[in-house]
Amino acid sequence: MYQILVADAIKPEGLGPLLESPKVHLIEKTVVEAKHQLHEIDAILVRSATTVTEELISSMPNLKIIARAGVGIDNIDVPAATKRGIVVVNAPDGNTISTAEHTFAMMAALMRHIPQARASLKNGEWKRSSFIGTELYGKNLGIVGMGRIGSEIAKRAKVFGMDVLVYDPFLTSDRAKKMGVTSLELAKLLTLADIITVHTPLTPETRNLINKKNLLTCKKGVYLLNCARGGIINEEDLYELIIKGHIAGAAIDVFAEEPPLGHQLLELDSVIATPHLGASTKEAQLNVATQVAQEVLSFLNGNPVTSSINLPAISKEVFAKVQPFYELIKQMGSIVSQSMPEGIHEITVNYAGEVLDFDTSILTKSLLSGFFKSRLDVPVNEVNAFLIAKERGLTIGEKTSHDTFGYSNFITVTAKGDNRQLGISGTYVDHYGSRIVRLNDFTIDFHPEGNLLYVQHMDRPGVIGRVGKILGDHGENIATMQVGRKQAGGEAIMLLSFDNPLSDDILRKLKQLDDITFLYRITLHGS
Ligand SMILES: NC(=O)C1=CN([C@@H]2O[C@H](COP(=O)(O)OP(=O)(O)OC[C@H]3O[C@@H](n4cnc5c(N)ncnc54)[C@H](O)[C@@H]3O)[C@@H](O)[C@H]2O)C=CC1
Ligand SMILES: O=C(O)CCC(=O)C(=O)O
Repeated sequence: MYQILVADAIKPEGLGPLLESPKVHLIEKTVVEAKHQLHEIDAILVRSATTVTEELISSMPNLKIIARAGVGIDNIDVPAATKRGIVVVNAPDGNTISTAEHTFAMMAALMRHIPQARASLKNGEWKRSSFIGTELYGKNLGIVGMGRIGSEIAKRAKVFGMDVLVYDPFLTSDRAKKMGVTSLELAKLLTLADIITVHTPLTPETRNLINKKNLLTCKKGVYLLNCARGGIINEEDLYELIIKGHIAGAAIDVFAEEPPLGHQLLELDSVIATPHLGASTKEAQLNVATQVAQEVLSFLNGNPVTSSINLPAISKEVFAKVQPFYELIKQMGSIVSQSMPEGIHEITVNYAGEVLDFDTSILTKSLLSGFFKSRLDVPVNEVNAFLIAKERGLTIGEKTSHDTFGYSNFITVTAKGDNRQLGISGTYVDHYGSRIVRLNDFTIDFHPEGNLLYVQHMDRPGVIGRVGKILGDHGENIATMQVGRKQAGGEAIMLLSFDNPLSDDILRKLKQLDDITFLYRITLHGS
């Protein structure tokens, strides 16, 4: 039973997929309330109230997936999660419309002083001339960050007759053209805009992106909006320039520190604010809760996730097609690791045939997870595979070729160790399964599963019999056996499989036999 901690207020109606699963137990508590259960948590679901720090992650040794019911992942230590092999998912588009509409509502309210007028009216006043507004029509709206939310705002602004100027270093000119917006450098946008709204993530690059220095280049009387993340616009600089009359007003939904108790911006009449409400609609909350619930369940059921921050996105359909190769190469990684019990500094994978229809980096990561499994205590998966390889000084190479040796697909892994080199080739055959077809240049054919013994020896009369005798004397029943050689009297191999792993004692006795070059016990768990 998977233990899932729902640490923030996530719409219960959206958690249906999890509530209906017999494999899942939901714990609806804050991290503090659940402090004695953290060691058993498999998945954690958060909004923005919980900060998932490295310390919190390390207090959950079973944690497999962190789900953010929203877009921004600045409250999650993604590098710490990645290092531990923990998948991080979010709900990237569930609250786009809500946040775009909220931003637009804030812009209209800001320009027409709606909150201030409402407060005055409530005080029994009727001061119509104090609340003269400014039309949106014909104004230059500067959008910084033209992703999902920025794009939805642009659409709405155009309908209102605004001219839309955008700054986004990752926006292509084609897309800008299609959207009917003018793409500019930030410096230029700031000098031309009447209203500026930011919609980037909060990153080291975007923190203080809008600051005193560049705000002073804006038109006098400019309006600012931040419904993305506190800190993208420097709050102190904003305050100072409003006080000085350079900025006419601001609409703020998000603060560098939340809640912003006693914040100086909240004292200003020309600042309107909401308590991080961008995504707070019934629709958005249902969307994001459903999206993350489905993602978490899919992941725990061994299926791919579609909106991971630290995993390549892969659809269910593609995953179903790639899965046989994924399992094959994981077993190949495990064989390499177990049959070369020494320092390995380089692994190269050569992909050939129909396997090239897929993103082979996913397969290389699967290879590494199989390789590291018998070497490391930490779980190694597609999330942290390359990171761990780099940390351990293991160089990974990927090659492709057309040579499939008569198979429809062919994968060869070559590992270079401190003392020797190993080559292994495998293929997936429809209706037949995974096959290892070459090992150290010996042609062979076996299904990579179970308890195996790999013996490399000289091709001399009696070797096979002597090996069989020791096994028989110890009551070991050989389930399958394969032999191969390159030339008569030269090097040869035996690959045997057993119902149970062989004991250390048997291995020791086998190693002492004449003509045995080396042998390794390989245990491959079924996938
Ligand atoms: N107030 C609220 O409740 C909500 C706030 N948000 C915030 O809004 C942000 C944007 O959300 P989406 O549009 O869904 O994300 P998105 O990923 O679709 O768009 C972000 C855009 O910012 C651009 N960008 C990145 N670095 C930039 C830089 N240095 N300068 C200019 N542009 C840059 C990217 O190219 C991308 O187009 C989220 O990261 C989140 O922090 C999101 C949802 C709700
Ligand atoms: O959970 C929330 O309401 C915050 C939404 C948000 O800021 C986001 O999705 O990035």
